[in-house]
Amino acid sequence: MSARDDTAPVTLHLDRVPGVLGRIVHERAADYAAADPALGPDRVRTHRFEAALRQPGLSLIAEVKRASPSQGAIAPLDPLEAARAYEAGGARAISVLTEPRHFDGTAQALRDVVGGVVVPALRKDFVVHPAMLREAAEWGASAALLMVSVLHEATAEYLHMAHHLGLDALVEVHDERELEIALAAGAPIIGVNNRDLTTLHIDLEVSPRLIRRARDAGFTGVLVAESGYRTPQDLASVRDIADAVLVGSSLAGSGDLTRAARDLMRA
Ligand SMILES: O=C(O)c1ccccc1NCC(=O)[C@H](O)[C@H](O)COP(=O)(O)O
Repeated sequence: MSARDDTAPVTLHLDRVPGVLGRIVHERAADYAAADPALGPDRVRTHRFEAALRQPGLSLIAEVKRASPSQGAIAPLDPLEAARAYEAGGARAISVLTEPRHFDGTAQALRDVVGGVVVPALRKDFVVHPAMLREAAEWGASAALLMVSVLHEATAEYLHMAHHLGLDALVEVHDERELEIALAAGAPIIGVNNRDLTTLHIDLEVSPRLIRRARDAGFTGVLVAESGYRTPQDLASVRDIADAVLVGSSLAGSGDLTRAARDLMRA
């Protein structure tokens, strides 16, 4: 019996999610409204994503991002070619957007990347249903994104479901309240997004502030700074305190993904 076969699907309160993010999660909830919430049998968690980010120095999670609400069309990337280029440029993990309407993502993009690179892949989507985690595992992802701004008090249960499926989870926060929820949920990997996903405003001070706060609270897990990084100078405030950075738009739109990844991470 699976972790979800004997229980009702956990209820999310998506009406509390405002702005751009609110629109996206309502669409995703409609996409999965009829999906089976059963997870199936336990899978072994290999911790591949976590281990990749725990290597010495600042790890790069490079994102296959063809479009976004803030940028519109970014670049018509072939996901596998892009992931290989990032890997050649030193990326230790690849983030693959699978949301179709606003990010031009697909399931096939994730499958192609998983099958074509050595480093682990993250399913980057707006998880609002257990089936999205089951898919991530079936498509070969090593990890999935869980957003506290969407899941709120259900974060711990979704984290449990991800682990049941053998997935690591990048539990994303944007403010102190969300960080408290992530810490209370026992998340081993916490990402701090500099982008406010309701307004799309980026503030590069958010990651260093919340990363310090997490460490001050005794958090010994992996900390990831996310969004808005374009130059090595931008990384200065997180280089010595974060384990990893997640970078999409500036790399994806660069025209030379390998070189852009190398140049960005140069200390
Ligand atoms: O990127 C957006 O415009 C966006 C809008 C609404 C919800 C999510 C969004 N992005 C998800 C991300 O957080 C980023 O893809 C990721 O952290 C990389 O950010 P960047 O390097 O700034 O592309």
